[in-house]
Amino acid sequence: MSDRAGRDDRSDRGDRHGTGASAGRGRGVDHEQDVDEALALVREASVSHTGGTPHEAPRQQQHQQHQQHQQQDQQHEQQQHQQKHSHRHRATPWPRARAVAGRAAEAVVARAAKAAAAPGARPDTPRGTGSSGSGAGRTPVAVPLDRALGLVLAAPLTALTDLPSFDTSAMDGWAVAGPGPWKVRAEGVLAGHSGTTALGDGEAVRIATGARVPREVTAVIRSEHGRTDSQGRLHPQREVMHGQDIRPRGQECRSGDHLLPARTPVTPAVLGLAAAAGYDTLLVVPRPRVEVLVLGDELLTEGLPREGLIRDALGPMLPSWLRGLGAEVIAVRRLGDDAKALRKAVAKSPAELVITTGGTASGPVDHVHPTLEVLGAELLVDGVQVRPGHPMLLARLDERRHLVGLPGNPLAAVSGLLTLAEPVLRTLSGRIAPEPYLAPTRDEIHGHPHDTRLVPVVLRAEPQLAAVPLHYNGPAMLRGIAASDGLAVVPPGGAKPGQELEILDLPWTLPLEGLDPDSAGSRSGTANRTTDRTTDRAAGRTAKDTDSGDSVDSAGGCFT
Ligand SMILES: Nc1nc2c(c(=O)[nH]1)N[C@H]1C(S)=C(S)[C@@H](COP(=O)(O)OP(=O)(O)OC[C@H]3O[C@@H](n4cnc5c(N)ncnc54)[C@H](O)[C@@H]3O)O[C@H]1N2
Ligand code: MOO
Repeated sequence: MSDRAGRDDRSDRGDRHGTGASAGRGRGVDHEQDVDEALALVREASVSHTGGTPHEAPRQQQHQQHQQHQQQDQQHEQQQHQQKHSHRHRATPWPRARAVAGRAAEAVVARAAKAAAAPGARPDTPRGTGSSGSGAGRTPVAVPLDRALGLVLAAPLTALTDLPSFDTSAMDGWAVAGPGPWKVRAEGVLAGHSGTTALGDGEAVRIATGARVPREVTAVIRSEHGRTDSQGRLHPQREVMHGQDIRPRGQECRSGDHLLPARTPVTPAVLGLAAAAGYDTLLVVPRPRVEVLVLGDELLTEGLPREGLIRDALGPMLPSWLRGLGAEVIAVRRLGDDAKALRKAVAKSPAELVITTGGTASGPVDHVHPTLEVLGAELLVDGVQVRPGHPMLLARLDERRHLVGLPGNPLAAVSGLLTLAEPVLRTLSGRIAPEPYLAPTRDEIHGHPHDTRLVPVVLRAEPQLAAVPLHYNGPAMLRGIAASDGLAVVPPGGAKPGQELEILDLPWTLPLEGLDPDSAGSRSGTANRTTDRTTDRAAGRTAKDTDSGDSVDSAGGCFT
């Protein structure tokens, strides 16, 4: 929308580099990089490349990365000071932009909690009516177990029963009382049956795994460890320990025990535990409602690109991604480049987060900024020091609603999604920020002189854990990210081989929570290019092998 012809020129140049030259060898002036960036790459190209040997110990590198980001932050403070006087627009450093987005949502949550606690507070109105009561849509809701996956517990999960709720046989065999041999009763005890009368000393009864153990039973003997004689008496074939193979009532928990804290994400395992502990519904934080407004007259929804028109890549991509980030997507609307339609849609949107795509720059049909101005929205973040995606923005529409403006270039939109939308959605949906995890980059990654870069990587476990940067990482390209495991956060100035970088997870590398069936296709699309993924979250490490050793073409991209 902004200055399309100019950008087309840049893209053409970028494409030649992206498909041909390797940025890793210093040739690749990446797509749509500005003059500073291009000059930095040229400068870096003259620095020798040691290839594969870590330049510094990882600790130092983490420290270095932290320092680089801190410097970026300090510069921003100075710039803001200058800005007050010069009125020059300055973008927000990447780490700060994420923090601002999280805090904006925290304010909504805090206000909603205060409103809900106020005397005479009205309960929230049902979802989808376009307005909410005093809880501003953030009041916990009870949902049936089969609708809770991917949501977050709004209250601690407390056992509603002892587990097991009765003494249970852990094995198929015989329940016996006292020392053997034992006289075996005619009837057996199966799982699900209420049990049988107490055994007397010297008695045994056949019992199935999971069946309730009769009173006075002292042990269970596995079927392979006992033998019955011709008179129907049971003889042990191993020493019998008191209580063996009996799961005593309350072994796992007692009724009222605290099983999980509030804010735990509801995973399949949590659903299983909740069901076992007696729950039919769970009290969860409702998904924040999100409306996606796709802007651009040039977008087609089907068929091949033609006559200057292109396929809309964001309409199909964003809903399942947003759902993976915790959102309920109430609508995806295509508005073209119609300023009036945009204004009306934003003003009337019932969503807590409105996401626009495209139109963030300053071209003749880039309507996002003027619309926000007309609506009196407060710009909290207006541009971020990150590549791609620097024109992204975050605005406060009113005390309950925010807008994230994603740039139209598809990878720039992903960058905006993970930089601004993710912290907002995480906070509104009650999730706790995951511990950042780090992986050393296998290759040198060229940096922007002032901005953070987000670069698609695949994670390799062998010969040692490494993030391998992918080609096709230009702002208009999805080819790299579609084959990737995560986005490496490259601090200003770039990263040397072996340098530890923060890795941002992508939805297909997270637990399946929140992904709707429609998104399963994209997961399998990734899965068929990869095999054996090993994850050790405790160690903060994720690793993945590709199915073809070093041949990266099969992963849909080449490494820089
Ligand atoms: N004079 C300047 N021009 C531009 C600047 C700048 O700083 N000064 N920044 C460039 C950068 S960086 C980006 S990113 C884009 C952001 O532009 P917009 O957010 O206004 O996006 P559009 O102009 O609408 O689109 C950009 C590009 O992306 C294509 N697009 C848009 N929507 C979609 C979609 N749903 N699916 C696929 N592709 C989409 C669109 O056709 C354009 O090619 O601005 C630069 N310009
Ligand atoms: O093209 Mo721009 O760098 O934000 O993605």
